[in-house]
Amino acid sequence: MNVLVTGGAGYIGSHMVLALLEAGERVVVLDDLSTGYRWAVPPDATFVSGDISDGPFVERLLEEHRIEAIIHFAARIVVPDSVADPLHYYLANTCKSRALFEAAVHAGIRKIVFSSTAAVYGNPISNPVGEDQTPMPVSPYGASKLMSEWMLRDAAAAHDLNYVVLRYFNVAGADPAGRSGQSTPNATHLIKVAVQTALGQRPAIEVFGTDYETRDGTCVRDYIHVTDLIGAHMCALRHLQNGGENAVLNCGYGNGYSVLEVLDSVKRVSGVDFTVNLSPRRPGDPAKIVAQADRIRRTLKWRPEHDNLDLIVQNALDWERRLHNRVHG
Ligand SMILES: NC(=O)c1ccc[n+]([C@@H]2O[C@H](COP(=O)([O-])OP(=O)(O)OC[C@H]3O[C@@H](n4cnc5c(N)ncnc54)[C@H](O)[C@@H]3O)[C@@H](O)[C@H]2O)c1
Ligand SMILES: O=c1ccn([C@@H]2O[C@H](COP(=O)(O)OP(=O)(O)O[C@H]3O[C@H](CO)[C@H](O)[C@H](O)[C@H]3O)[C@@H](O)[C@H]2O)c(=O)[nH]1
Repeated sequence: MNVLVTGGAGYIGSHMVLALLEAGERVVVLDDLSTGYRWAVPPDATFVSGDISDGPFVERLLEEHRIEAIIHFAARIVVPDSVADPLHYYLANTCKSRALFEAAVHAGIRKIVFSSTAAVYGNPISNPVGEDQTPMPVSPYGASKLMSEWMLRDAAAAHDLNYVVLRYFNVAGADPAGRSGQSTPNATHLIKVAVQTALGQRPAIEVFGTDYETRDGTCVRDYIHVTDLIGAHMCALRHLQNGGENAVLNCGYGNGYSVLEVLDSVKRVSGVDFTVNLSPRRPGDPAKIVAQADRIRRTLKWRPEHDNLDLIVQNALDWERRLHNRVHG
């Protein structure tokens, strides 16, 4: 198949490109390199620099490369930034996805896999949270993604288009073979920041909020290894290829870890007792969010293989060391 990966130079997208190439698919990456890296795209993929919202340009690209499916990762992803600058997030995620979907419809694309997020649920009424729980995002980031889900649903109802929406929980870790990982130097994700701290690249880590109604007062999340997440995308693509129905599916393991439990894991795996500062809450953070994770197993026959927090941390740590050597020699 000819597959367009938007955001394929980013953290998750670059892992997707590796998996698609391994499976023998032809891959075109469209990325504006706003947070991604050209070097993260392997030479066997075609790289095109550009913005997903440039309609005529994207339509031409889809036609020239005879694209049959789009996996759409390109987005802005930092929850607190979306609280500080919501209109930017609605432009980057909602308006630009609308333009991409329109180009896809014009070019006759019939399969789209869309990166959504657990942030659409906000503070879930109950945990683990199932796909049928009414989404009530508490951050503009979550809202911007939910609106994109709705556009896709409505466009699919009106046109010859099928989709799988994957709602990722907290994606972490790196390719176990060391080919890619989270590379943004000022990333805000907990495991990334914690391994940077363990390696002495940051003086300390802050725990945002210790007064939540959780077992130790810190926020609880469902951390999923990026390799398993990519496995879910491969299953989603096959599902669409085989004429499977439209689906909205959680991507998580169904296990929750608190911030302090994650930091314990990073200390244990790295062997470094780094400094942890207890700080006030960060805006936009739900207290606890854990996936009800059975629907994706049933629908896509997805079988995760890396459901282990210490393994996720180990792979993140290994990648951070490689990245440091790449940059500093
Ligand atoms: N990382 C997580 O924990 C997480 C959780 C849930 C959902 N997601 C979703 O996964 C997707 C990928 O996230 P990531 O962590 O790999 O982020 P990332 O920032 O590493 O990757 C995003 C990529 O998209 C590109 N991009 C952004 N806007 C673009 C545009 N207008 N045109 C072309 N390219 C553009 C960036 O340059 C970058 O390469 C996003 O849609 C995000 O919302 C991520
Ligand atoms: O230095 C840090 C970084 C994070 N945290 C805490 O760790 C938890 C996880 O935070 P992350 O920033 O790693 O992840 P989020 O849960 O905020 O959001 C992530 O997962 C979401 C899905 O749940 C979204 O999709 C989003 O893109 C992605 O960043 C939160 O309680 C946060 O406050 C800290 O205490 N200190």
